[in-house]
Parts: sequence; C-alpha cells; structure tokens
Amino acid sequence: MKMVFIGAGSMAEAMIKGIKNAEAFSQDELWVTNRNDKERLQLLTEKYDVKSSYDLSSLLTDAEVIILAVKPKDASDALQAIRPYVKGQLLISVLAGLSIGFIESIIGKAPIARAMPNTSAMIGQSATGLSFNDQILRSQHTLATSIFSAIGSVTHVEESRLDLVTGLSGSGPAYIYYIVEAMEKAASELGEDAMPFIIQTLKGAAHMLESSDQSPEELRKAITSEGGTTEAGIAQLESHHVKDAFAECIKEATDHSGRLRRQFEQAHNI
Ligand SMILES: NC(=O)C1=CN([C@@H]2O[C@H](COP(=O)(O)OP(=O)(O)OC[C@H]3O[C@@H](n4cnc5c(N)ncnc54)[C@H](OP(=O)(O)O)[C@@H]3O)[C@@H](O)[C@H]2O)C=CC1
Ligand SMILES: O=C(O)[C@@H]1CCC=N1
Repeated sequence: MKMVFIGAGSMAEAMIKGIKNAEAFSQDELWVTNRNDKERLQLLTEKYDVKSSYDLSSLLTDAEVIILAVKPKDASDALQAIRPYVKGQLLISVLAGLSIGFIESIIGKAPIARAMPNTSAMIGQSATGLSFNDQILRSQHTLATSIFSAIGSVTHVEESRLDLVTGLSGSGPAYIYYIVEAMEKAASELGEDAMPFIIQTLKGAAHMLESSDQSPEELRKAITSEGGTTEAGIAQLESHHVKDAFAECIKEATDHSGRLRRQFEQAHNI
C-alpha cells in the first residue's frame, strides 16, 4: 500500500516516525513531498528510509492514501495542486480548522477523512480524533482507523467536535511542555537532576489517572494533607486562577480552530 504525505513538517515527521516504529505498514510504501525545501526531504528520506518526489502525477496516481499535512494557509494551493490526481484514493487531512466541506469545495466529491492527531504520534502515543465524509468506503474507514491506531489511540467523533479535540489534545502536548518549563525553572537548584523527577511525576500521574477508579479531584485530595505542603502550593495556583487560565486556554484554542474554518469558508464562499 502506497501512502503519500503532502507536507514534510513536524506533523508529517511525527506520523512517519510513529508509523515506521509500529511496523504496521512496509517502509517502501511511505512517500513524502513538500513545496520546495529539498534539504528537509533529504533529511526525512535518510532518517526514516522513506521515498520522496516532486512529481505529483507519479506520486499520487497509484497511491492508496494521501495525507495532507501542510499549514492551513497553504491548504488551498496544495489542494489545487493535487486535485487532478485525486481519483478515489483515501484523502486524510490533519489540518487544524479546515473542514471536510472546504476540501470538497476544491477537490469535489471524494473519500475524505479529517483527523486531529498530536506530535506524540512520534512515539506511538497520539490521541487522535477522526471523522469521515459520506464518500468513505468501509475498507477506507478501516484503513484510516488502522493508520492512526498504529500511532496511538483513535476516537471517532462528529466533525463538529474536532475544534474541541484540536484545542484539547492536538495542541495539548504544548500545554504540558509549558508546565514542565515552569517546573524546571522552579527546580533550577537541582540542575539536571530536576528533569527525571518531573518526567516520572508526569508519567506516574498519567498512569494513576488511567488505572485508578478515583476522579482527578479525589486523586488530588489524597495528596493534599491539611496544613501540608500541597495545600500551600495549590493555594498559590488558586490565587493566580490557574484552573480558569487553563480552561480559557483550551477554549481559545478551540475557538481559534473555528475561526480558521470560517475564514476559509468565507474566502471560498462556502
Ligand atoms: N504540529 C502539530 O503539533 C500538529 C499539527 N497539525 C496540523 O498539521 C499541519 C502541518 O503542521 P506542521 O507539520 O506543524 O507544519 P510545518 O510548517 O512544520 O510543515 C508544513 C509543510 O507543508 C509543506 N507545504 C506547504 N505548501 C505546500 C504545497 N503546496 N505542497 C506540498 N507541501 C507544501 C511545507 O513545505 P516547505 O517547507 O517546502 O514550504 C512543509 O513541509 C497543520 O495544518 C496543523 O494544523 C495537527 C496536529 C498537531
Ligand atoms: O498550533 C496549531 O495550529 C497546530 C494544530 C494543533 C497543534 N498544532
């Protein structure tokens, strides 16, 4: 099976690495192209042993899956470029905000899946939300699901939910890295010893959330002794309204995904 990535940036690399590591699909079947950065293509082909080409006709004509992984601002150009060669292949978009309707407005009726993975795909730990249009064959539904299952968890959602998935888990790893930056700064006196404490604390908390039947609030309360250190620390978070700030962060990212979509739709009279 031939799978072609249109776009060779961070998300394409995360998926390529995750798919290669999963050994779910033969490496000979992964192809990648971009707009003009030849050095980047060379790096990806050498690092992951995938193939590259700028000849869209030969790249796409016998492809089974086309994965669109360009920035939203470049989507229109990329879709116009591939349109002559899209003839029933499964087209998967990972773009934030870009609706299936927008893609159809350029490509026409075609089997389209819209996915929102995250960069933890690189280590097989993405949390992907996945939706489809009504042109998808049963076998293509299974294939798209198996591609994202190879690089993490997959949840089928209504397309209208993908803005929230984008704000929550598409961008989510960045919020966690942001917290880690703060923890690292606060623990700078430990020097390079700080990071192992931070990483294991995150891993332990994630595994507790996964395996315990207690809610996050109950788990937090079990750590918070009356008059103790956690209570003192959390009081600072409360005084800075950190919980509200996080809720607003996710809401703003979600709303931005909707704004991106509306911008495209207005620009193309959809
Ligand atoms: N990064 C992330 O964490 C996530 C990203 N996404 C989505 O993935 C998409 C890609 O993001 P990301 O990988 O970070 O972006 P990058 O900027 O890292 O990569 C974009 C790629 O698109 C290529 N490109 C641009 N125009 C064209 C074109 N007309 N034809 C072919 N290739 C083209 C660029 O090539 P060149 O360098 O030659 O210009 C580049 O390789 C975005 O739409 C984003 O919403 C989704 C989930 C998570
Ligand atoms: O920041 C972005 O727009 C992309 C989409 C989700 C994660 N990164």
